[in-house]
Amino acid sequence: MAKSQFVRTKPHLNIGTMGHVDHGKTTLTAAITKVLAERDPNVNAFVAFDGIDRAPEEVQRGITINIAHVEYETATRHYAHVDMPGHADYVKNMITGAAQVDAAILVVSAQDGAMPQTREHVLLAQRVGVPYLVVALNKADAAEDPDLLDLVELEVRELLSEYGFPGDEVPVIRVSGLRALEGDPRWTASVGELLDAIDSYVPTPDRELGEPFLMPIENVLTISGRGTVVTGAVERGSLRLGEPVEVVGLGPTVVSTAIGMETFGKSLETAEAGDNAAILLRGIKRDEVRRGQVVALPGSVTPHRKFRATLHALSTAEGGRHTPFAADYRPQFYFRTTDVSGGIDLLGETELVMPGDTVELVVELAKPVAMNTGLGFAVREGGHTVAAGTVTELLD
Ligand SMILES: Nc1nc2c(ncn2[C@@H]2O[C@H](COP(=O)(O)OP(=O)(O)OP(=O)(O)O)[C@@H](O)[C@H]2O)c(=O)[nH]1
Ligand SMILES: [Mg+2]
Repeated sequence: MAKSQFVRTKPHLNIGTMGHVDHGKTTLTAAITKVLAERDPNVNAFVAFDGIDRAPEEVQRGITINIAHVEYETATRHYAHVDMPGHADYVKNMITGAAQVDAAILVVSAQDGAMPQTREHVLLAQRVGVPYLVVALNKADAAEDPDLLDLVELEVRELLSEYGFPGDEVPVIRVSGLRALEGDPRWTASVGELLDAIDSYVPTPDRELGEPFLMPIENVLTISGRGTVVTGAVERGSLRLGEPVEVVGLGPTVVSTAIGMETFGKSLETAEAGDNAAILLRGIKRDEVRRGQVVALPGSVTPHRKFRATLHALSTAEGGRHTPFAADYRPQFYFRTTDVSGGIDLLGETELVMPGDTVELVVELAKPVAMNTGLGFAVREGGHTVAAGTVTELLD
């Protein structure tokens, strides 16, 4: 990998755009890259609307990773920004951790106000633990009436408070992604203001660098002549080039060594929590590893089929089921980058779990998944998230 070295000069944050369909997420993402490319053309490149990839699963050239991400720098930070394409993908990405973000830009059209998916995304952000939200009140160019803008802002702040975010404190910035993209100075400044708000409101995350290394595998690629590369976002710890790793989950644990690492096309000496990394594994065949496994410090995590969990069944209003479920329930369980079917054992006197209930139960999966206690998961059926849980005890 004769590439330039990635130089860690600024703290790295992962952020993403979320919000109701057509409220302007992709336009705003493009506008951000434009505004920053104008601020500092030496470090930032403009990525046009069409260049913001809509198919994260698409196999990429070389080992350049995570094509769904756009990379940019402000004066103080390096950001990887993921623009969620459609609603279905958004939900899937949120749950699978492909969008494990340090903060999200909630895009709300000033014309339409908060819509059903705005609410659902805020709820999901709360459930998967997105720590900070910043609101882009977009299409402000098209909302003539200032009273209407105030009203929409109030409504969004209330929505945020409803889901445990500090609605009174969250920056709400009136922007126009479209006009900024067209070069209108007033709206270019508005996108600048949004970026400044993100820089100052979202603290630099306290990475779990002291924890044992773990990276969920999102993609597996073959580099001819070199070997097998796995890509993903490092969840915790750090890994130096040449260190041993285990690939855990879904099948037998495989032992290997990281003999090459990259981030955004530059080579890495040390991959650390928060990085989007590609790791070349020594002596591993393409079919020995797969999405849904994790790359981890040897001995730090084990695969389990059976565990005890606390589970919150979403209420109907939260987008959950309309009916209760019983012990014969067999949904899909989503962990990091994989989903596995499984069954449940209800504990104690519980016979039915109603939408809105929080219960203790035992889950038995069809395949073993790499897990530690505290790991979060989602339960989905028919394309809908119906519950969210946390592993509390490892059984088998
Ligand atoms: N007037 C105005 N229109 C905008 C603005 N931003 C986006 N639009 C328009 O809104 C429509 C949707 O914009 P997108 O950026 O594709 O929205 P999105 O949220 O990415 O949509 P999905 O990915 O499909 O959910 C397009 O026709 C844009 O041109 C804005 O600031 N002002
Ligand atoms: Mg879009």
